[in-house]
Amino acid sequence: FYRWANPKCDGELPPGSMGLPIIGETIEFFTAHKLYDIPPFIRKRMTRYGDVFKTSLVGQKVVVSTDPEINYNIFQQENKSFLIWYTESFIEILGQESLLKYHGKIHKYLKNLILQLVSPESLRVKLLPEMNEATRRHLQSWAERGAVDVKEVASDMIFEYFSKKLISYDEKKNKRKLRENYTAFIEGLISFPLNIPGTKFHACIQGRNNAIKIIKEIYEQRKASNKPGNDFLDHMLEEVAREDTILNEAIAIDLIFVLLFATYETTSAAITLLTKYIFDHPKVIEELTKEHEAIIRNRKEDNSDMTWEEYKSMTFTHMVINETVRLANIVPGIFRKVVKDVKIKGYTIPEGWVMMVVPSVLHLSPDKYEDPLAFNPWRWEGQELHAGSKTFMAFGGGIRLCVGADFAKLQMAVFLHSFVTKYRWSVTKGGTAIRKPGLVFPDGLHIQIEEKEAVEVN
Ligand code: HEM
Repeated sequence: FYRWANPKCDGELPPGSMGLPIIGETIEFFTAHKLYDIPPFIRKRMTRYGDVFKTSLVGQKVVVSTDPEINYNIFQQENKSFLIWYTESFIEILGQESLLKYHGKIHKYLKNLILQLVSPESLRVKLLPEMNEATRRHLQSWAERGAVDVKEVASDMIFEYFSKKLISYDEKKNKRKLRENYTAFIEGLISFPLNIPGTKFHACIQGRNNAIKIIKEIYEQRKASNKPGNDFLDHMLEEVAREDTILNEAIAIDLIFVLLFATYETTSAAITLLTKYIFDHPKVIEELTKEHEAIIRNRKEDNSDMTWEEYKSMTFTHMVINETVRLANIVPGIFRKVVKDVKIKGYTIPEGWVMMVVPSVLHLSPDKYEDPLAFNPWRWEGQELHAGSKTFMAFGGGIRLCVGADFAKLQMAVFLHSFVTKYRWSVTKGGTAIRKPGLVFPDGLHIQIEEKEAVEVN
């Protein structure tokens, strides 16, 4: 017990407690808490020990940093003093060949592959028209139903659209249901890693295995048929077939699996919170409507879709998006492994330890954001809206910066464009968000929605 509580270190470790042997402080870390606050686990230790403290989570020795300078340096030192790291259980469920496991050359290569799908140029030329169409169609169907749970229908919309882009998957035509396996997978993704039947973690692993089976089947069928699907999978197959490639079948399948998850779960959570925040702030809806109606008025053709230039011009919309992801803190923690002893604030963090960056601490800091818990898009006025910084890291930082950030922001803007100009809607129920520490909406976010024209005609 003494050795557990006092780990070896060639210098002085930060203050903090290692908790119980093996379990460490894991149970307290996984305790559910409210969305709009710094996690109590972190707050309590910040008060007791300061900006940097040690702990132990899921069997791993961890140092938590809540200091913007240190966090920034951790991201800048990627592949030097630090390497991306996630728990064994997280890697087990995301895939042994997932992008998160790779560093250096292979990481760069995989990131470039993804960028062929979601780079600003691809978004502008290929994805925007399709995103416009899918979003319009889905919003229309929400209005036809009259009442919907935004978390559920936004997830459906993005899943349907992006699984088609990736592997031409169509939930309606396919007998094996990819979506339900993803749902089981996501529910247990950030849960206590106990792999026995009945636990969320166990269901999560099964969800992953089933989803991988379906993706693999589609991969094999396409490979055998030689018929292009005009999707990302075509591109994967071409790459795997090349002689000088790093890509193999297992990496390609894990990449598709992770991309689908990373896209639909994060972006649908962002759209759900965005809806809630603007509903709670009618002045924001008013300002958004003004911005989007002005765009429509300036068009030569009445029914044309949102263009890339219009998207770039929506200053207030971008302020709303930044404010949403600042408060949402969709990714609760970012982990890096220490690859050689590092000195931080006079402390030594030994090789093999893990550093955890907690973005919510920065995003909810009154030193940087006045009245930090308030949803106030105007606070972004005159500020850089399109990049991360030491105090804004909703999409991470450094070379591991989220490769899908532009996709998520574009999807949120496309959604807002129709949502505020074409529909009347109001929240009727739900909207509570909890962290476990992954973000969940136990009662969803229910809205009543109808088309504006329909109201006028009636
Ligand atoms: C609001 C939506 C999103 C948020 C808040 C978000 C957040 C993040 C964060 C914080 C990271 C950094 C993780 C780390 O450094 O360990 C990250 C990485 C990543 N994100 Fe996102 N993300 C979002 C949407 C997306 C979308 C739409 C995609 C799909 C195209 C995506 C794909 C990825 C990938 C592949 C990585 C790993 C990048 C790497 O390791 O180089 N994300 N995301």
